[in-house]
Amino acid sequence: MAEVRLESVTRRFGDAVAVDHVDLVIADGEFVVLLGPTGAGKTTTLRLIAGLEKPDGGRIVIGGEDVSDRAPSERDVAFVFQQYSLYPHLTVFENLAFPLKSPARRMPKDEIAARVNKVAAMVRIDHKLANRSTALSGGEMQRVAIGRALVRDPSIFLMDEPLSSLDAKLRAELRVELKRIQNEIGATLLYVTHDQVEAMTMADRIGILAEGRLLQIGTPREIYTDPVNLHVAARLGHPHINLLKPGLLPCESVPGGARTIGARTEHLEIRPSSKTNANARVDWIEHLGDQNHLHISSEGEKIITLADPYAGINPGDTISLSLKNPLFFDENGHRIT
Ligand SMILES: Nc1ncnc2c1ncn2[C@@H]1O[C@H](COP(=O)(O)OP(=O)(O)OP(=O)(O)O)[C@@H](O)[C@H]1O
Repeated sequence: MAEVRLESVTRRFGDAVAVDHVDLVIADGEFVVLLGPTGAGKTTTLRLIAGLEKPDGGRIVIGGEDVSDRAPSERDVAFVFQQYSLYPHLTVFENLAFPLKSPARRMPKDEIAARVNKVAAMVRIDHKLANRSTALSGGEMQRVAIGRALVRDPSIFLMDEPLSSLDAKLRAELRVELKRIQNEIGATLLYVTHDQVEAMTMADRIGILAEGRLLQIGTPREIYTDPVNLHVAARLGHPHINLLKPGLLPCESVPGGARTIGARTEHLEIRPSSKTNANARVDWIEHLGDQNHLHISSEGEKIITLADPYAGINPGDTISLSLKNPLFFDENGHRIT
């Protein structure tokens, strides 16, 4: 495995800038997740590292070597796509062995078998090695696709939404397994998703991309608690962060220049209140089992927050709502700290 470094990498398609002067260092053994909406430039970033796209500017350095002008086959990266892309006429064993069989490698048969068996056990598909790949469930196919990347020992694994075509339960299961495997082998991994739960649970660091630019990179905790701007603040958190105008709710101190207040559940204090003293009302409650989403209105503004199902709050209740250490943003959406 190796460190991978992007230095001011830019890629344009006509007038559109898909990746805009991105600087990014993925340390050896680090799991970095790129999170962003559709069209943010996530896939293009992976393709640039893999050599499937050429940068219009900047450098890509893998393991200390500038690979910007090298062909994909000379870059030593392994790519896992959203779709399984297995060879349907081959068995699971043969699919897993495929990357090791190139004439350039000349790997002895018993070494290939040993590697395939090891990886098959790691991705928990060893009981199906003789099956045709078409005779597998979606989750099993994706295990094989991940395994096929793991049999090699590349500098970096690039994964483009590898779990997004699976149902929620399988996705949750494979998420945990992928993190376990990455830990186990100390893999350098760059993973693209627009699923914030995947980003929060798997990443050592999350990079937030928007319109080709890397807005912020940091640990999941840093990105969540200390976002640099409104865009980053809105990418993480469920329910979505509430964006309120100053003055709507009582707050101890609001810095000058604050135009928007960002309030997550932990920034809102709710107290039952008589109609005359209340500043908000509970419109309805979504029951999620272990938690409730309270839908609140205050002077026509909608606010959504989490609440304990046993808090004794009911639709129609009037409440007193105040802010405690929320996030403040200026007129350009930049965070004021
Ligand atoms: N081959 C191409 N030709 C022209 N434009 C392209 C090409 N590839 C990507 N783009 C454009 O570059 C921008 C970034 O695309 P990219 O696929 O990297 O985004 P993404 O963040 O991966 O989105 P998604 O989540 O939808 O996959 C988009 O505006 C896209 O339309």
